[in-house]
Amino acid sequence: MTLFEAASEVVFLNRGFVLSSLISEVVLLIAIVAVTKVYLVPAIRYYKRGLLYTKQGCSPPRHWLWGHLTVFPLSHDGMLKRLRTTAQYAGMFVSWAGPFTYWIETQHPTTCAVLANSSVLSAPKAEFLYGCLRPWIGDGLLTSKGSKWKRNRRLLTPAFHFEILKPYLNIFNKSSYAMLEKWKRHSGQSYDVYGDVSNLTLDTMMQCAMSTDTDSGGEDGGYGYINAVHELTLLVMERVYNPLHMIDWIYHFSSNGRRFRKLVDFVHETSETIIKERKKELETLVQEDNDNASTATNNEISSFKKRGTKHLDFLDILLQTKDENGNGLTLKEIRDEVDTFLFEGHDTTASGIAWCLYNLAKHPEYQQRCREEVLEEVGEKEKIEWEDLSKLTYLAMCIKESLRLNPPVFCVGRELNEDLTFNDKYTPCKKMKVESGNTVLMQIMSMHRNPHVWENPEVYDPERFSAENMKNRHSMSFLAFSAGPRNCIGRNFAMNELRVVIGQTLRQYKLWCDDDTPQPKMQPNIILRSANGIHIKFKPVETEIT
Ligand code: HEM
Repeated sequence: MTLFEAASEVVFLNRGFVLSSLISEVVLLIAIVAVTKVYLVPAIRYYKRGLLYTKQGCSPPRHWLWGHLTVFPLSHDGMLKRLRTTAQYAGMFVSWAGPFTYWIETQHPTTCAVLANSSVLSAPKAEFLYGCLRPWIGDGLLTSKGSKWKRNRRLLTPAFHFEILKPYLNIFNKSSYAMLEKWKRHSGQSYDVYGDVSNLTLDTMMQCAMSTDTDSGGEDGGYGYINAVHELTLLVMERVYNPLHMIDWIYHFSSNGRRFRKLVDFVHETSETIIKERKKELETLVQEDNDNASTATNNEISSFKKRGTKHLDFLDILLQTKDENGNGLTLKEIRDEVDTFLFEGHDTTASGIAWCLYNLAKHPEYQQRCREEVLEEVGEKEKIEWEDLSKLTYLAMCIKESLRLNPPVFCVGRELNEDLTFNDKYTPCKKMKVESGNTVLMQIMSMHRNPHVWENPEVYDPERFSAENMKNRHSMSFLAFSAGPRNCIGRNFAMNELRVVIGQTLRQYKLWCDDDTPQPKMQPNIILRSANGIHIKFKPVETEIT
């Protein structure tokens, strides 16, 4: 190689080096700009707003950097610690979770009413909480917003008409009998009822919603589905408590994220299989009807009759419903609603029943009064029937009091789509203007245990719900089923199921708790559960408790 050739090779290599380092610098610059824009700028904006909101005197003392993280750690305990804020911050307070995230938390009927009376309750739900549910329950009624939510709420409301709900009582009665039969084996022992009650409510939900029982709930049966749902709720709450996992791609690669996806796939497969089978069955029946000219007018309804289903179920309605333009729901939309109902309809009710049985076991005097009422109104009949429900008034009071102390849905959240002003005579700041875009939580359990709203709030006292005592109470002081346009669509379904299952249990068993019975430790885990199960003791009614 000549000197000239060697020199030109060096220049060429250098040029290549300069070019590649230029490219890597540009890439680095783009990455820095992207990270700054996507994460840093919003984080700084958020930090400044958090600093401002917590300065207004509406929040417990906080650290300038990690806010209230030491006061309310991001954990189940941190959630429970909020209950203690009601003594000083009876109306509302701002909670600042570390430098970047803060929420406004309302916990009094007057502050919650500001949310309920605005259009906010129909506003988008707090994304940091409900967004974590979305990969699982999709854009169903619980998580959707705007016109989609409005359309689907209208389409689904007929599914909760009392004529539709009536036949479901047979299912509640039958499932209660099956569960109570099993309990004979555990008579006199301290027994964790949560699992059985959860199986019961999923089983009834599958039958009422899809005329399917848990045996067809996937490869390993309904129990696999229940465990999957249970684990999914734990994973969602763990995600909410971990700010790093709020960033999608970090969560995606974490072990929790991978497990979450696996469970979601299993749950989706289960519901899709059921929907597809039903769709096929329905199409075959409609085809048969079409072949029969005399029934061609009302094919679908006559198909239900032919199928022999004793009740029109939720899936029947979803598969057939059409909006004013004649458009039905897509397979994905149906799956989202089915997953929403299977989650929201079984886990909440299981929590409500299990906590109520526990509260009645702790209070034999109220329990006995309920039992006498059931025996008197239902008599010797095997089933608790539709006509009996309205007569079980004391039982209903006991259920509501339990939902007050242990509300299955303990908190709901919204992203404000308008500025709101909260007047709060209890807290030092007195008045707080919250701008659109902020997240406001309605802390249902804190409100239900707020000493400024309920006298001796920690005491279980069903008389609070007597007609007389209810008269003078603020309409927003009991929010177990929320309020306003986005209240619980399944409220009547749930109250019916609670009355039948608890009524049947009291007819057959005396419940109690003693020193050997572990005290449940409340665990706010999307749904209010207990970290150590819900244990009670029971014996057939005719035997004496020693
Ligand atoms: C004791 C049992 C139950 C309790 C305490 C309960 C409580 C609630 C609460 C507080 C909300 C409002 C959630 C929010 O605003 O984010 C809600 C919404 C909802 N509930 Fe329930 N629920 C129960 C049972 C049921 C049942 C049995 C079903 C279905 C059969 C159901 C279906 C729904 C749906 C679909 C929504 C969303 C409604 C909408 O946004 O339009 N719930 N429930």
